[in-house]
Amino acid sequence: MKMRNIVLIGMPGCGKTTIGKLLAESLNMKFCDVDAYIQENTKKSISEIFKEGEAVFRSIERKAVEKISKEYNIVISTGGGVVKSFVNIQNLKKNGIIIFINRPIEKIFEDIDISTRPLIKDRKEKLYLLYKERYALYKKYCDIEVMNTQTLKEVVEKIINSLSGDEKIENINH
Ligand SMILES: Nc1ncnc2c1ncn2[C@@H]1O[C@H](COP(=O)(O)OP(=O)(O)O)[C@@H](O)[C@H]1O
Ligand SMILES: O=C(O)C1=C[C@@H](OP(=O)(O)O)[C@@H](O)[C@H](O)C1
Ligand SMILES: [Mg+2]
Repeated sequence: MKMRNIVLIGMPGCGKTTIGKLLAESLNMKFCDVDAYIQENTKKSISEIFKEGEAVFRSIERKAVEKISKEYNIVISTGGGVVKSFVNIQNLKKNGIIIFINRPIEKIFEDIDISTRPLIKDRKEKLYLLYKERYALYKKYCDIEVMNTQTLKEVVEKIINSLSGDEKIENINH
């Protein structure tokens, strides 16, 4: 059966990669992290790609999102900047339900590893700028918003409960 993808969006460091993996395990779905997919396919780290310019990364990201969005039954963890391109959202929405992982910026600030995030590696405070730029986009493009203020296990349960009845049954019983 072809089932909708579950797509996680949100700020860098909000927990998309970590939660996506756990969610996929719980729902017995495949998992794809867009950044990991890009790194595997280009054989370069995200930081190396960013050295060629953000535009280069965004172009690779768009192509990756287009490709991954054609699949079904996957939990997709996006990179925080995926909302910068409306084409990405159109592609992700075709087969997917979009979930905004909303983690308070102060909490993100506490435990984010900036060394692997080139946009903020020189200045952690840049997170606040990104938050200002993007918060409205995450809100606008999501189908469901889930606060990430509990344990990871609790947040995963909350996401599963927030899926509509039919979807939950489809996703759990596939
Ligand atoms: N609810 C939570 N409890 C504990 N740690 C969390 C929680 N949510 C996120 N984290 C931590 O935040 C960090 C960033 O998570 P990550 O999955 O890499 O975020 P993203 O993919 O959104 O950038 C990780 O160390 C992760 O374990
Ligand atoms: O916010 C962004 O623009 C980015 C977030 C990163 O992913 P995470 O959101 O998983 O940190 C990664 O895609 C890249 O460094 C750009
Ligand atoms: Mg990530």
